[in-house]
Amino acid sequence: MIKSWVLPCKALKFPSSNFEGSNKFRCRGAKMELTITRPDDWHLHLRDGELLQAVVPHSASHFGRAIVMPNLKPPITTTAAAVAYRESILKAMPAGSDFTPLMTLYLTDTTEPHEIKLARRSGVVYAVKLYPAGATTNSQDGVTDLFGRCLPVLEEMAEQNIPLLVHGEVTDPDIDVFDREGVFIDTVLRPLIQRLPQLKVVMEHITTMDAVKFVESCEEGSVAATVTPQHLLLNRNSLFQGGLQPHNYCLPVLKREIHRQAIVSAVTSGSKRFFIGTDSAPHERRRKESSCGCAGIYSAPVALSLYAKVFEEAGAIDKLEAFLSFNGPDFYGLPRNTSKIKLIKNSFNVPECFSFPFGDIVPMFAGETLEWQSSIS
Ligand SMILES: NC(=O)N[C@@H](CC(=O)O)C(=O)O
Ligand SMILES: [Zn+2]
Ligand SMILES: [Zn+2]
Repeated sequence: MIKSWVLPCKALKFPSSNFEGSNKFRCRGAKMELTITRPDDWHLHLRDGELLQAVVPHSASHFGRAIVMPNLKPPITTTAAAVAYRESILKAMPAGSDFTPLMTLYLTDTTEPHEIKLARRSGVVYAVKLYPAGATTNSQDGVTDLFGRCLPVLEEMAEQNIPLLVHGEVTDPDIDVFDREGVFIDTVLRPLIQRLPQLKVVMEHITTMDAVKFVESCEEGSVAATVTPQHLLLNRNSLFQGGLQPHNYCLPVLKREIHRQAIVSAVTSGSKRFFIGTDSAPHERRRKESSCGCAGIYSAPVALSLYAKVFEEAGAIDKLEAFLSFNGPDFYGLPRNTSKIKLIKNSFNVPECFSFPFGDIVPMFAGETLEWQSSIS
């Protein structure tokens, strides 16, 4: 039974459309509740070994599927390695989980077009990831010269309809770290799309208004972008709030507030070109809280709460489901999930850390209070 809105719900900012009668939005006593199609995560780091065992349950309990990034040590550069990695993910999953890992290959200067054929035939590889060499965590085996070395592979990907997922930053040390995404768009992405308009491209974890404008200027269904919770909720001040904050450090690094606002506007506009990709990137606490702390934010346990917060605060909660659950599979040409989850507006405290025998992992917004809890319905 849908009850009429009662006082605590009025405190929420609702979009202008009227949800009376909608089966997605309910008010249960004092609690607001959304029932939405189960989301997927289109950008996830699951790692391997004991870290994999530790983090898989968090993603598997919220998401139907996830694009699993291949930046392991050594990286997943072949279909055979992707198949083996998939097996170890499936083994690490909690009993009864139906979470589906969608595998990716790590593009190198020497990847052969034949590998793309194998990937397509495998039925378990869904994309190829471009890491410019040196751009981010475990990218040292990445591409040094995309146009010089990788065109035959990219042509084969276009032919086989396998998307290229891009960490979109140049690595030239002369380019300011805050400008690396913009320069990448101008010097790599735009020329690439002109050269290979049939290639599907996902610009991963966009951080700037330049990236928003670029994606919006491309053909819908051909170029899209994933968006992380941190680039929707934090700006670069968060790196230095009261001291250096290693748990807010990721790549591409957080940008100015105007960029954050542009990304929020883009995703809450209802555009199909933008979809969830948490970039949940666990690292052991001691590797983050170090004199040379590594990049990556562990968001998987709280990501859905954080996206809900963004959409709610923008008065666009009606656009949340498409962003979380429709735009991604539609872009990849995969069916949308049929099962549902509930998001219940219920305060909870984010744990300070998750402790394992090998060490701690500190989640995004550790120790803070969040409002939306998710449960599989
Ligand atoms: N985002 C990050 O800061 N780190 C990611 C790599 C990446 O996605 O660039 C990681 O693997 O740790
Ligand atoms: Zn990246
Ligand atoms: Zn990533």
